[in-house]
Amino acid sequence: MIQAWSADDVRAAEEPLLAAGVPLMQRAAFALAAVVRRDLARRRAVAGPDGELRDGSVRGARVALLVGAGNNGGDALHAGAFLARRGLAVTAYLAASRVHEGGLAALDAAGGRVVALTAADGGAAPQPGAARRPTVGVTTAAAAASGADVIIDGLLGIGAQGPMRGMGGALVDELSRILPPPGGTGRPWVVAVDVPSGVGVDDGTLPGPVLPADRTVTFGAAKPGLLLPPATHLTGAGAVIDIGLALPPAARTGGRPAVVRLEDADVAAAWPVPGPQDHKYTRGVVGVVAGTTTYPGAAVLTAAAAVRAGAGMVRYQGPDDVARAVVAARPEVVPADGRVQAWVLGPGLPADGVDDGQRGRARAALAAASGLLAGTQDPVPAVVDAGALALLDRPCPAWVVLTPHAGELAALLVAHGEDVERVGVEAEPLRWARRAHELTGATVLLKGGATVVVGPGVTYAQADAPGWLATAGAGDVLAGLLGAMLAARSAEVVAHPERAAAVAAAAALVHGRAAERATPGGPVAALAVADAIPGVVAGLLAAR
Ligand SMILES: NC(=O)C1=CN([C@@H]2O[C@H](COP(=O)(O)OP(=O)(O)OC[C@H]3O[C@@H](n4cnc5c(N)ncnc54)[C@H](O)[C@@H]3O)[C@@H](O)[C@H]2O)[C@@H](O)CC1
Ligand SMILES: Nc1ncnc2c1ncn2[C@@H]1O[C@H](COP(=O)(O)OP(=O)(O)O)[C@@H](O)[C@H]1O
Ligand SMILES: [K+]
Repeated sequence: MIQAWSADDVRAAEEPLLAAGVPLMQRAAFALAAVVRRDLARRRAVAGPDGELRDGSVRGARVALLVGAGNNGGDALHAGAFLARRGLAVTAYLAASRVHEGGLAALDAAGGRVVALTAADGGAAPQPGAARRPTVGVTTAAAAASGADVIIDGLLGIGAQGPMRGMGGALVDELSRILPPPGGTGRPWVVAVDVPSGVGVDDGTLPGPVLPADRTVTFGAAKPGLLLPPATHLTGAGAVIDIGLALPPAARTGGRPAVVRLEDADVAAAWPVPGPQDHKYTRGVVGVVAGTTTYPGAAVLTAAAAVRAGAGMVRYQGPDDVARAVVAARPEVVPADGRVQAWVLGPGLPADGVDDGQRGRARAALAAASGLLAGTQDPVPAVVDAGALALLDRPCPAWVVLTPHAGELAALLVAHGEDVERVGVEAEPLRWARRAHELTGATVLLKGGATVVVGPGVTYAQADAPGWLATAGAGDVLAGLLGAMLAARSAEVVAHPERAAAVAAAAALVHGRAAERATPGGPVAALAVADAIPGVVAGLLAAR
């Protein structure tokens, strides 16, 4: 599991070490330089006589340091000094009139080149540090940096406030315009120091210009913005450097990480493996209210995913025609009422219009799941998706999991009095998923290129899926998969509702892995994603 700690928590953890004179910046910069050298050597790998690839030489490689006003720039300067001593050609572009003095002195002593950025070539020189420096206009600097082998982005770290301003912002704007995208040919390797400069460190927003990184080297612990969309898509490969911070720090956030990302091992460890005492009812029965005669496919996909995810039994409720289609596709499904350990409500149910009685069935199931029908049935977890999201007219327990995409979340929020559109949700997914959790009480799984899950006191962010998963019906598969996972842990999740979020995050991971497994490297159909679930689960279990 990757735990991300807020900027405040990281600062709180740094304080006692800095007060004790621990050289945190030296540690950070040395590790940063080591990662840069290793990445470069691998990019310059050459085949040996035996045909094996060997790391190439990094001597003479050109390094462009983008240096901002704070300690993030200090990290970059010190790393640049290490690299210059190893024979790399280092040029620092100073984006502020004052930069970290120790770092600047170290780079000077190591023989690095230092220039100050101005708006245009020939501009008036600012006074960076003590010495007067040659100047270069932003456009010229960007052109020069784009020809380097490595760009080290040390413009802003956890001290960033709002959109990146000044020379740094102008430089990043220009670089974003002229650099090929990550993975493109002719692009220097871009290494972000701590975070890609200018991202919302605690919320993953993109308030202004940000240079997409090929690698982010972060210190002490991951930061929330590295895991959360939309910023998570700009971080490239990761590397968390241990600089000796003791996290969790003093209980500012209750000793909890701000955001967690589950990894394969976490999901494998929690996956219920049936033993000799188990039978279909202990494994969990999933009740599905999905599909209408207009949208029968959603019912098939939801039920198929629940079967594939190992539900003990799947019961289907809906119009006869749809039930026939479901049973034809998955003969394991029982088209009859009965007790269930988790519900999946709403896939293929339109928000309004003809519903073949499905809205009434979903409403009744939601009330039962929430524990509002006292004496009839114990409460059980429920997945509320698509058209069933419009049925939320009272507070829910957190064992009810909403699975909207951004458009559906915006509609839900508007129905609860907020003024937001789809693009607003996409720009600030954490904020709006949190708001929906506050307003409804439910656990909220917000779908998208990365998935954010918010439950009571916990936030998860998963980015496990290839873009090919963005296809109609993929959400129905997630709903069925999550339903089966909740059914398997029904009593536990009702007793500890905050755990619903971890189950939802695990479902997002398995869903993403299933898409990865199902895609031939090209388009993938939703049913193929459902069919890939058993192989993914087997792979996870084999590795534990
Ligand atoms: N405290 C330490 O000794 C350590 C700090 N570390 C590094 O230091 C970073 C944090 O350093 P700082 O607190 O100095 O913060 P930053 O390096 O993020 O810089 C903050 C400064 O940038 C300017 N600034 C803020 N927002 C801006 C904006 N939107 N546009 C333009 N300029 C803006 C302000 O002058 C502010 O003082 C970390 O991210 C990490 O890279 C590491 O070296 C580990 C040790
Ligand atoms: N760009 C993307 N990359 C990876 N996964 C994506 C992307 N866009 C969407 N997804 C995932 O695909 C699924 C789409 O679900 P949804 O929008 O509900 O479609 P539908 O309602 O047609 O089933 C979600 O699980 C979502 O997280
Ligand atoms: K940075």
